[in-house]
Amino acid sequence: MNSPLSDYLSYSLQHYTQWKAFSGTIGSAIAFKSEVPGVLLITPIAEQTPCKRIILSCGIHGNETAPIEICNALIRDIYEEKLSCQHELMFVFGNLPAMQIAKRFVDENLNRLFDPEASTLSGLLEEEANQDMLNLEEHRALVLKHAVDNFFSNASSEQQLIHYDLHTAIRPSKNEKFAVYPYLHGRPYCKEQLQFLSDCGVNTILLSQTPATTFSYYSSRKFGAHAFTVELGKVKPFGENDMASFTAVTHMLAQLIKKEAVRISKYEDCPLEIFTVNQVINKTKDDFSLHFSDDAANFTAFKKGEVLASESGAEYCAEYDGEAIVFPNAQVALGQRALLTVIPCEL
Ligand SMILES: O=C(O)CCC(=O)N[C@@H](CCC(=O)O)C(=O)O
Ligand SMILES: [Zn+2]
Repeated sequence: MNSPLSDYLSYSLQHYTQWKAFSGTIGSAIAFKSEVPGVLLITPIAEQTPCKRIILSCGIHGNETAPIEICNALIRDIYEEKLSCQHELMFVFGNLPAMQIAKRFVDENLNRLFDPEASTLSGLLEEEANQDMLNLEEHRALVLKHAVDNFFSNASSEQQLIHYDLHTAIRPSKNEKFAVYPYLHGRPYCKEQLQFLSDCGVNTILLSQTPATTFSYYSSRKFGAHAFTVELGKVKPFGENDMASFTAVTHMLAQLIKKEAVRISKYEDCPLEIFTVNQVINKTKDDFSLHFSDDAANFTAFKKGEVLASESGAEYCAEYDGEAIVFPNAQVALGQRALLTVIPCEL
């Protein structure tokens, strides 16, 4: 029988309902274990503590397949010893049941359930009564938060903590690859991280200005990790992604995994475009509608005063010339973000 690591994605999709924890070694240099479905730990067997703990997560939205295929290929390369591993790694395949049905989610958006202030697994799941009350994504968020807590809270104080939560966007984007930098509550931005992302082909960065309940915000806020939501292109079904457009990101992630220190371009040489989030527009009424076409791309800019969206009792307008739209989606649940607007800024 093939090892689960030769195609961890297929193995996880096939076995997630009756998961049996497994562990093992690859040669004499790497140990691995997977105690819960879709969460794989890879640890170098070495006397010295590795200098980084890295989470690569994908499929938090089940239909965002390119990052899932990238992570699966990295795992296969590690298993086949084509890719060595210098650091402690955790791969997360977020929403396996949603992947099965090729949907963003089953019951609700998993990437709105990572509130760092909310109860944790030990507090909630221990009480059986609570388990029956949780929907699929609520349960999964608790499992994933628990996995992240274990992984990051056991790190040594010298280890750098990194979390790249890899996604693809629903709409096409004028700036095809971009990253959301979670709100840092006054912590400094890390230019080296932006240099790394730029070398991945991710040259557009959105600086969030408010707390969120996303996976990357969770790692950033709770553990001070260098954490980003990274958008790598547009949603496509499994097998339909143009893998050539991910050469740079795949190469840089492999470098990150195998090198003690990755060579990155100088900040001045990175063609970065930085935006700050100006408005977070939530849908609060059923009649919420967007005032631009369904195929308007992310980063389409508007003039000051143009109406971007409306709902009973409210009209949402561009506040600046050149204010651009990101992640517009009128179909979100009430109370959730239906649109971000961004304006260019300097870091
Ligand atoms: O294209 C879209 O509308 C959504 C793509 C996506 O899943 N984006 C993430 C961004 C998370 C963040 O703001 O850090 C999401 O909406 O969860
Ligand atoms: Zn997503």
